[in-house]
Amino acid sequence: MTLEESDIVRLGGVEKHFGAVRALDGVDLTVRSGECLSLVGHNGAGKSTLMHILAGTVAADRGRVVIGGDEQSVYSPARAKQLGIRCVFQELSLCPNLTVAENARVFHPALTGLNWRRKAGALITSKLDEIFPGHGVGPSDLIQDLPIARRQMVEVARAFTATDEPVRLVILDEPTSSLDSHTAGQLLAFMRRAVADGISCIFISHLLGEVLQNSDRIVVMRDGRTIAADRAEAFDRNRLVATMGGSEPRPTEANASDRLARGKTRLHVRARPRQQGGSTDLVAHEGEIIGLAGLAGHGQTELLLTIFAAATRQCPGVAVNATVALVAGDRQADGIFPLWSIAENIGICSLRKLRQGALISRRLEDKLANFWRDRIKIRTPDIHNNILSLSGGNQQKALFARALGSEARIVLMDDPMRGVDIGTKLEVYDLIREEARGGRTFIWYTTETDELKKCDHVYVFRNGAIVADLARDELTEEKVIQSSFVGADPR
Ligand SMILES: Nc1ncnc2c1ncn2[C@@H]1O[C@H](COP(=O)(O)OP(=O)(O)OP(=O)(O)O)[C@@H](O)[C@H]1O
Repeated sequence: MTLEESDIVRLGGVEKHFGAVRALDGVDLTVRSGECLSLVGHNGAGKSTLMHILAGTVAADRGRVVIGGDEQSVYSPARAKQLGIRCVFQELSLCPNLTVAENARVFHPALTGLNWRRKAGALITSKLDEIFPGHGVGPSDLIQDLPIARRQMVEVARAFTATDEPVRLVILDEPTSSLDSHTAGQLLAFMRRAVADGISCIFISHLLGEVLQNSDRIVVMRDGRTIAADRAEAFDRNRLVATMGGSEPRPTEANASDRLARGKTRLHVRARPRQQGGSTDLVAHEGEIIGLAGLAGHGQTELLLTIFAAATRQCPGVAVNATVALVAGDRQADGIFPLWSIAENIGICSLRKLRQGALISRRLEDKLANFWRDRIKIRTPDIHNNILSLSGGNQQKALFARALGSEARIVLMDDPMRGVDIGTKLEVYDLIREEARGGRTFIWYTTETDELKKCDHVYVFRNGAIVADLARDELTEEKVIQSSFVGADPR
């Protein structure tokens, strides 16, 4: 293998197995200095595993890791950091019981002296200001008190801070999946500026628009192999989807015959956000798909959690008339049971129907899990494997299966498609529409405008209150953006 002057990374013939799963099957990858390389592929294609090998957090079974021209025989996260490689992984790595400044200090042992806390706070704040102007994060905020979007912002900002070690290559594994479109735009603009300054970025995303607009080169992975690599201009959306192994995206917006006349079916939910002045309520009838829009952290998740709580106890201002399941937004903190199998994670909301006498029937639990594995293509050789053996997107599918597999008539979804690949998304959209036709109600917070278009009715949130109430026919991206911003406090 010859090394080009401008290559910062060369991986050659990298292989990795996890038990029977062949996660990487002889992957070659080159990253050049000062380029944004995007890595795309279906859930479980091997993208994160490859990045973990580059970051030194997972050892390859076989293959070469060459960085800055030097082959790395003994490689570790510390060595990767020394060489200027930084990572923002899907599962965030901040210590939840420490503050923002303390987390910066953990990453930068060079910040010493009596005033280390002030120096660490200034370092991270200035990077947050540079990437996410108006971010609203303070250096003394505890990580566990921050919503997921702000934790993601801190993680990204920390990866770009430098003290005694250089920043040469930043791996961003689905960094925008928890961010609203405004904040995601700030990050992508910053990434382009960093690249122009000579830093290399590896960008992983299932949002193909972001990939096409912000990359210099795109590498497509499928089943543990790289199957295409080209300049970004050589790809369009259809070629990307086809190369990833999917079909052409189909428009899945409901047609006119799917639409319900509002108010003609039974009322399932009436809820007023706590900060709501005036008399606007969120109203959801049986069989409706209701979208919640607006910038992240403006009250959508709180309202979903209040509706969830109101199904089992009195909550002022909220009436819920059917059983409820929730697809949690923060998979790591609130979604998965990390010590349980995939089957147990899927079955936990369906215990009543899985019971045989006093015990849970393993046979019925397996049947439910296998049904959903096939229905939404959860990639695993065995549903008895631990949930953490799944790739991020496949864990998200398991959470979705948990809610849809339950008997709940109302499904609350807190941005449930984070990290789910395009092919599966299209199938899940159809599934939601089909379930709604069968009388299930969906209340769906999403950061993707395309997903709002799948809803029958959309409420836009700002500062904890509903500020716009849009029927499907009235919905445009401009209206959502305008309502999200007009008069919004800088946050
Ligand atoms: N720790 C692990 N134990 C067992 N299997 C694993 C482990 N980590 C990854 N795998 C498996 O390796 C394969 C590749 O997973 P990986 O996370 O790299 O995919 P990905 O392309 O990043 O997917 P996604 O888009 O969903 O994040 C998957 O089949 C996954 O189940």
